[in-house]
Amino acid sequence: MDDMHRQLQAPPACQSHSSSSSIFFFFFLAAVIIYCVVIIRRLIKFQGRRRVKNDHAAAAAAPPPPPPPRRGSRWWWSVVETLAFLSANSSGRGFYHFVEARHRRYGPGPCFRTSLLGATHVFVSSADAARSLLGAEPAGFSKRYVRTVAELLGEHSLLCASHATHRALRRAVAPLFNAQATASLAATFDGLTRRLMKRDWSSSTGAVVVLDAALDLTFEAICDMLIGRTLRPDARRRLQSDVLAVTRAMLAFPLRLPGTRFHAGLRARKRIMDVLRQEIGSRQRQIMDMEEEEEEQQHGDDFLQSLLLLRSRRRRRSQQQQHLLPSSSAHHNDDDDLFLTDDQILDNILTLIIAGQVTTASAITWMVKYLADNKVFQETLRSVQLELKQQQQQEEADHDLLQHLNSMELAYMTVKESLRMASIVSWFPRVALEDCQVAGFHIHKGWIVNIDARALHYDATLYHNPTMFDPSRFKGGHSMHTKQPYSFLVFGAGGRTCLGMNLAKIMMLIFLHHLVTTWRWEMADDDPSLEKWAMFPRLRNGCPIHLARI
Ligand code: HEM
Repeated sequence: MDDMHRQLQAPPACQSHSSSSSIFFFFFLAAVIIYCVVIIRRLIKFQGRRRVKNDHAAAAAAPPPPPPPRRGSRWWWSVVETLAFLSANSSGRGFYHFVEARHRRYGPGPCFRTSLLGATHVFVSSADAARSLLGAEPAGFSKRYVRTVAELLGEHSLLCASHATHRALRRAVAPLFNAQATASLAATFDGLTRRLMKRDWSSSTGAVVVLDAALDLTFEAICDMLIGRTLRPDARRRLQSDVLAVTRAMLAFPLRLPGTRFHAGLRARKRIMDVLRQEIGSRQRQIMDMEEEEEEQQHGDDFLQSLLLLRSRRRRRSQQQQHLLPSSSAHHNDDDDLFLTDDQILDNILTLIIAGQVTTASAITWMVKYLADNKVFQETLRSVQLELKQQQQQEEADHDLLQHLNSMELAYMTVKESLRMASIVSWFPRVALEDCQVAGFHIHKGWIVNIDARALHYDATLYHNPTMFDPSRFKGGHSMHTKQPYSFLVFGAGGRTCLGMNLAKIMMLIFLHHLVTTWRWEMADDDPSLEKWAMFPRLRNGCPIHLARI
């Protein structure tokens, strides 16, 4: 014990020597560590620079997508290509005919380059490229819509927003597509479809036009979900015709002259905004008159009410927090993102009507056409659905619509196959923010890269006999697309995946069930021409059918 005590209490001279050497050692060690950190950081930087250099070198070494550079750099080439693009539209074969022709000309590669209205466009049809461009938060690319679309939908629209603002908008809107909203939309759409098929179509003489009926149904159901039934019927009808005018103007030339389609679209947008602004104003006054307890108990019956209630509650809470803890005002809460301003709400209500109505109505129309062209399959589907209908009637007591829809396997396969063949959104445009490589080709900053979903859906290496309407390819979910990700892109993929995809499939399923179990039909006019200037491919004649009751 004494020894230990002696050891700990060393003589003073020796102690000062050892403390100065340990200080020296400490500084030496610190210097070595700092030196190592600096060297490692330099090495990492150097590696990074070399990798970027290599990437750029690789990108620069990679060839640009066909056509040959000589033609691709001539000024007149853009004029020729733009005219060919427009003439495909006027010929009734649709814009995609232009794309398809070039895939054939420059194939078999997955990529070709063209120039439209002065901008370089690359069309790429490879699942790997789709993964790198559409996957979550793709670096180096941003979503790009034509200017007219962005102007008509508004700068806050989810469809057109840049990556930075998109995330917050999506966080605020996505929770509205919950189970309750889905069940409620299904019930509304079911009621409307029954009325159409059992009452309206029964009393009609001659052919009925499927597209017109589908546009009415989808508009009614989606409007109910978004803004409820507070608008008077005449105001609702005006809203529907204004939405149609906006949709028609989306691909028009951006001429603001009275009498042009674009001008009419802009005026229609303004009227829609006025109606919705009034609706927001009156609802906001009602919410302000509510007691806090009453407001807390409310759950919005439609999207607009939910967004306004959410905003009011958050504001109330943040006021209370500020009152209790004044310094917290400087603190940014993540939930702040969930506030949508009036302008953001307005642009996105319009976006949701347009994104949901025309797409779903077009998909329903194509499905009816494919079934009219495939009578044998139509009969098979009919017998399966009639059996399910009988079962449903027997179980009427505990009838659950969504559960019933879940049991319709063959109908669901029909919906998926119709969506594949119709490829309503044929390509997804993204703009390159820097030089890079896509599918082994060099892409310059500013070029627009379009993921060609339609080409993927008709790729014979992904889908056996792709031009044939064959719902059985989706049996048990074991189709090619489940083996090869990013090859079934009917609703897009990644962070921008369609928010309404379940709603769209439910509406298609309900329409299909009631149609096949109530009517047999055949095309009244087989003209395959597509509507000109339509945002999504659809038949010019709207798919007129002759009906025969079962
Ligand atoms: C058959 C019908 C439909 C089809 C084929 C379809 C297709 C698509 C596609 C392909 C995208 C992604 C576009 C891109 O990445 O550039 C998209 C986005 C979107 N869709 Fe749909 N859609 C349909 C129905 C609906 C419905 C019913 C709604 C809502 C009522 C809806 C709301 C949206 C929204 C809000 C976006 C933007 C999502 C975002 O950027 O975060 N869609 N849709």
